[in-house]
Amino acid sequence: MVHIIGENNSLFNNYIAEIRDVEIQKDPMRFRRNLERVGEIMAYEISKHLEFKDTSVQTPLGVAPVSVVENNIVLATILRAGLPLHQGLLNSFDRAENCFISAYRKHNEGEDICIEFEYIASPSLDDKIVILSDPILATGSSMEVGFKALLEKGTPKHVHIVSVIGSEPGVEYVKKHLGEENVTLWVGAVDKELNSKSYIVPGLGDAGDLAFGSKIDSK
Ligand SMILES: O=P(O)(O)OC[C@H]1O[C@H](OP(=O)(O)OP(=O)(O)O)[C@H](O)[C@@H]1O
Ligand SMILES: O=c1cc[nH]c(=O)[nH]1
Ligand SMILES: [Mg+2]
Repeated sequence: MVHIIGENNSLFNNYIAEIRDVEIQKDPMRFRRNLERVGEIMAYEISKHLEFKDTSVQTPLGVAPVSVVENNIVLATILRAGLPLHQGLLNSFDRAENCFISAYRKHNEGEDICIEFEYIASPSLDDKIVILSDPILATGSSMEVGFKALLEKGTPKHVHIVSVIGSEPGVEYVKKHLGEENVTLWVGAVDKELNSKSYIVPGLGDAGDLAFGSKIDSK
């Protein structure tokens, strides 16, 4: 199942527009905060698909019936561009456990890219709802590496994959390689193509560099 949140007009699309805008991107704090805001909205949308339990709370004046999320949530993200999106999800799912995955695209000779996986720090995922986030779904290879690393840490009840900008090939890749059962993809917008360096066009550029500055060695 794939949800493209930007297909329905809402304030969400203002944040996506700012995230893509080459002028507004010059303010890295705003870029990070916009990724957080997208994470907060994605959390709200995902929450509508969780399990709820009826309970009650004592107010100063009486007892109110309430319905609250029942599931145990684990927020997982792929370093480093995933951090602001993860923070937005965590702002909403504020009691969630957390998992961090180091996986990055290493550019070899020519246009060849491989994914370097180094590290995962995770709680047990058995029977939990996992929300795996990365702002960019370009080829889908980083997401696949992250997903497979997660499955070494238990058997989640369901995995929600969250991305801000996806590509059509990336979405198809996830559908084909990560399975349709027990996996739901949430994406802000989906662009048609990748360029020869596997960047999404028009996309947003390099999310990690825009959030945290350019890096050496991995390209
Ligand atoms: O779908 P893919 O083709 O795998 O590309 C997407 C990946 O590329 C970017 O990370 P990058 O490797 O640049 O690392 P960074 O987060 O440290 O910038 C992005 O944050 C994703 O993790
Ligand atoms: O378009 C892309 C592809 C990979 N990583 C990015 O940050 N952007
Ligand atoms: Mg990355």
